Amino acid sequence: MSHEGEEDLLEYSDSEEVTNTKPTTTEGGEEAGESGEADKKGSYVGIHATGFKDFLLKPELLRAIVDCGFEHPSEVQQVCIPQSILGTDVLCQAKSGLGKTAVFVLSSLQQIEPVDGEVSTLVICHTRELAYQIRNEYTRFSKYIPDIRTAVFYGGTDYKKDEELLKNKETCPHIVVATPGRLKALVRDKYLRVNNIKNFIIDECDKVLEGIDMRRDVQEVFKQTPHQKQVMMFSATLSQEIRPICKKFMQNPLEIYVDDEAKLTLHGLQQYYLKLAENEKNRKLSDLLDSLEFNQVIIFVKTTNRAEQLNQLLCSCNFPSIAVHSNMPQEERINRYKSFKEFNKRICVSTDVFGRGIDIERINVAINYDLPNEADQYLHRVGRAGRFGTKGLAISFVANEEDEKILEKIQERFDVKITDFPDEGVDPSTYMNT
Ligand SMILES: Nc1ncnc2c1ncn2[C@@H]1O[C@H](COP(=O)(O)OP(=O)(O)OP(=O)(O)O)[C@@H](O)[C@H]1O
Repeated sequence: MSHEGEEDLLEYSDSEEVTNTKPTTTEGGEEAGESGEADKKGSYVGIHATGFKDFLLKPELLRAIVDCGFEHPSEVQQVCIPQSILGTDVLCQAKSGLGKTAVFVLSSLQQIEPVDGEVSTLVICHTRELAYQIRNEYTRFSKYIPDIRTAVFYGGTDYKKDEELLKNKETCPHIVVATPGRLKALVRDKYLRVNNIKNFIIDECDKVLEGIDMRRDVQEVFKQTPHQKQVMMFSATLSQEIRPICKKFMQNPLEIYVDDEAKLTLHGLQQYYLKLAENEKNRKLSDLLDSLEFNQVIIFVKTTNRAEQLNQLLCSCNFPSIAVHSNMPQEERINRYKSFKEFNKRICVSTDVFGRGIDIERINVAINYDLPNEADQYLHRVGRAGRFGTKGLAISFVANEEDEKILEKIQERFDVKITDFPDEGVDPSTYMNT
């Protein structure tokens, strides 16, 4: 990770408040799985068995939660929501797919006092599809609070439209979800004023802050926000190196590590590898797609070209496949994302554009056609299957020495045993959700 440019980072060491540095590390999300509860989506029971109503949320939010089919808060929600609605800065790590989004969406909606013409909540994330998805979550949960307006801004779309929306007091959103580049431009050009921001949120914060480009864009915006505000950051992976960088944006954050680093693999997810030569990958993939039962499959490759080519190959073999990657017009990207989410296609070939955060309920198989080159990225990718305590299957192709090394790293870092995919295949009842 690059540390270049760190001198520019803001320091809040002058804070007067009592320092709250003791991280809260709890475990127990898995225990819910062991009791069998995690197999059913929406019936996740954490250790404290708190209900959403115990959080004393606005009745409008409670109604929306019921409409969304959420029965019990997951562990990360139980630990974080009561703290975050009080305005505390929060740095939170919790497993993929266990509901981190609802933590910041609900707590910002709980706190918001909308003023027309003022943006008070800002959410930043690293990909356009994720921004789009988060905006939809705000729409779902603010259904009964009609006077709240939310907008999403990201590159590859008409800048003028964003400008118009922001300029007009009647349409100016109270909540903005954005990717760093477009956000920076809108702030720089003074269309988006951040001087009233009360909640500053970064999802997938390690990804957003690890590269110097995105970090600079975020910093530039951050510097223009008021000193007094709530900062919240979330990810399934928060390495020891990234934590201090995140904390430089915060004042006395409550650090919540719901799962110990080594226990971040998902309970309901079976993980296998398949050793093969590069030129055997297509054949093997086609065999797997023929023999496996699945609802939806996500296949990860390392480049946009490979995504395009593999998708064409799959389509030519009559597999119901679609590709999503960064090398296509933005509108097309979102349309394809929607089409896959709406179950019009069963197979999606993608790059790391879909490697984090993307929540598609029916994905129960994730295939690494190409292994990622970082252990953390593996965890995020396979976390696209087996969401919210459901079952899933992950298969990774291992084609060279480099891949073997990565596989070893993954197993060490996450204390997981990834085994050879059995010749006889895997019993579908062990990874299909009923
Ligand atoms: N309490 C709940 N009850 C039922 N479903 C829930 C609950 N909380 C979240 N979900 C659902 O679980 C899925 C995963 O949630 P979400 O995308 O927020 O996970 P995440 O922790 O952000 O994962 P990732 O780290 O992969 O981004 C979503 O479909 C969401 O609607």
